Amino acid sequence: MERMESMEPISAHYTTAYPEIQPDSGYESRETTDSQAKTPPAPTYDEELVHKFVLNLTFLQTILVGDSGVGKTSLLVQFDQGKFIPGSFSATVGIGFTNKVVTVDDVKVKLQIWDTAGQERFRSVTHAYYRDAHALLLLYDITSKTSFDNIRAWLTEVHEYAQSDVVIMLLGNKADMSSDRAIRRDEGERLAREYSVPFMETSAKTGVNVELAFTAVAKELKHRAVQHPNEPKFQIHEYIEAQKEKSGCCSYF
Ligand SMILES: Nc1nc2c(ncn2[C@@H]2O[C@H](COP(=O)(O)OP(=O)(O)OP(=O)(O)O)[C@@H](O)[C@H]2O)c(=O)[nH]1
Repeated sequence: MERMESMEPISAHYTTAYPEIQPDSGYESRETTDSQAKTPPAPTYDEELVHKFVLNLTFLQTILVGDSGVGKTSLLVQFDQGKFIPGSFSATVGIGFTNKVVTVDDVKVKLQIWDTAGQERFRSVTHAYYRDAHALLLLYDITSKTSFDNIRAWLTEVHEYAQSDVVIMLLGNKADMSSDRAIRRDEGERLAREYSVPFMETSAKTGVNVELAFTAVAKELKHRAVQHPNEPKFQIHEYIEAQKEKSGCCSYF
């Protein structure tokens, strides 16, 4: 599959996004003597602005993985369109993607979110996409012990095929189905702690924590790309905990 076929033309962003970056903008205008004219002053260079500019051109690859039926497609549809389509389950065939722009601290972060097929027979297709992933959302279904038990195998695959610095987040989906719950929240938390990855329970049906999951990833990726030297390092775990508390998200799970 040709991966970038639906991307917007890059030139559109180049001309409009950061007009303050002009080819000559690094040179001050001033009178020069003959000798000065031969050695023009070094261009001033705003590193942070350039990073923002580069970020604006780049799609950051985020990939959704987990067993078939855990709700990867539903989570993406909820994030992208704010809706849940109930009814019969139609498994993803191969792979698909959605582009989504998330604004983080006034910077536009462009996520290209890949929705993979959870079925075993598509596994080799999925592996090919791990390498370019900047972030990876790993889902299980809180009503399925098998999908939870398989998380370790998924993480082994991730460590084998993805870049070592990929941002990983563990999500326990279908949190609205509390009466069918097979995995307690603290079990999810414990597994996440074991692998040092952030964790939250989500519901693609009610939308709970869906936006937060993607925003937290976008924030982490943005901070990695545009980290001001004097700025404290972004702590994704702390951010998620603070946001969960703010929204009172978990009281009705
Ligand atoms: N109640 C509830 N049902 C959900 C939720 N998320 C997904 N579902 C349902 O679970 C089934 C599977 O959802 P999908 O989103 O297709 O699962 P998937 O992980 O993309 O599956 P594959 O494409 O086979 O990998 C569908 O019937 C969804 O409606 C959720 O948060 N709550």
